[in-house]
Amino acid sequence: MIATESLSKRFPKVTALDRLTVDIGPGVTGLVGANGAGKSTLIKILLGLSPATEGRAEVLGLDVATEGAAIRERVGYMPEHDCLPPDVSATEFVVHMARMSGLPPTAARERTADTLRHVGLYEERYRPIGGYSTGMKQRVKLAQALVHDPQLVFLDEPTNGLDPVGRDEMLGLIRRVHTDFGISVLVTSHLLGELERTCDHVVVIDGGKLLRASSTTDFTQTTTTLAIEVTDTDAHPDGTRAVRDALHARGVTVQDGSGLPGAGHVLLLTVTAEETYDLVRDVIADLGLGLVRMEQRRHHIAEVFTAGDGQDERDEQRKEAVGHGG
Ligand SMILES: Nc1ncnc2c1ncn2[C@@H]1O[C@H](COP(=O)(O)OP(=O)(O)OP(=O)(O)O)[C@@H](O)[C@H]1O
Repeated sequence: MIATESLSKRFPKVTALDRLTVDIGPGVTGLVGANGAGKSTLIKILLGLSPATEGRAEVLGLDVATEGAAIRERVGYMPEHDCLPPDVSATEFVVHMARMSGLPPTAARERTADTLRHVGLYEERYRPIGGYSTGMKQRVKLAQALVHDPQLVFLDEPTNGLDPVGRDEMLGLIRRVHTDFGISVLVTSHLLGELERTCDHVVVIDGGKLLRASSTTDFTQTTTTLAIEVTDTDAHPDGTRAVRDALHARGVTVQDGSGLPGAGHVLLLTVTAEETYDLVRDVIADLGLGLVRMEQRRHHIAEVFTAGDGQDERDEQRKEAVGHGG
């Protein structure tokens, strides 16, 4: 879908993209980075709207330097900032954008009605956009990116300004853009956590450089850490402590995992061999406790970033993004 080769964009005072080489295939791909990482700059280059300083890029096999118009016929674009005219209705605006993309009048009206229904705008679509909530405006922006039935869409920070419910709804819509219509998606976010559920692949950039590109499952692969949770009994009113002590006595180091989000009485231990599972089972059975769960922890994408050295000026922003992403 997208291929870049040593792509750079230098402004007088800042290098927005720094020799970025990345291949992006079909599906839903998240482009993640803190504010200023270069996400919007990359999208503008890929649309053929802004020339790269050096390097090259192709979208759907078309060269961004010479075939921008052909790319924009086949690609939808949802910009980051509020750019909607307040005094027209969603229907009028999306029909206009469909006509601009070359659809004849009847097809433009039909596609607009279908697309607005798909993004969840019904009766409101006849009211002026100026009176819409942020969530409704984001839906209009998404609709105009989809109306000409593109093969690929670029969605720049589509969850910006939305509350948690609105964000979840938007992420669900984005997922369906691919599953229902087969349109591939490149979606940017500075929130790592939200992309984990939505994207098949994640590309991470920082300071215009590629940090990592891989499938979401590679990011969230299982760790060697085992999480255990047990019931309490009359004989052992603190079952968690009883298990920890019993495992300690057998030479297994156990950590308290209760600091983890969503982990009440959870113990964490490192699996060193297959026998570790049997040992845990036997210890719990001997104590007469019930085993609530024994599972291998998975990495969260956010953890890829929490091992930073704290030196980089972007670290604070990144940590903030990680925190918000949950
Ligand atoms: N037209 C421009 N002139 C000068 N500098 C620019 C221009 N456009 C972007 N930049 C700079 O390039 C860097 C990357 O900006 P870009 O907008 O691509 O980041 P981003 O990852 O999309 O972040 P955000 O989500 O905040 O938009 C920033 O330091 C920005 O200030």
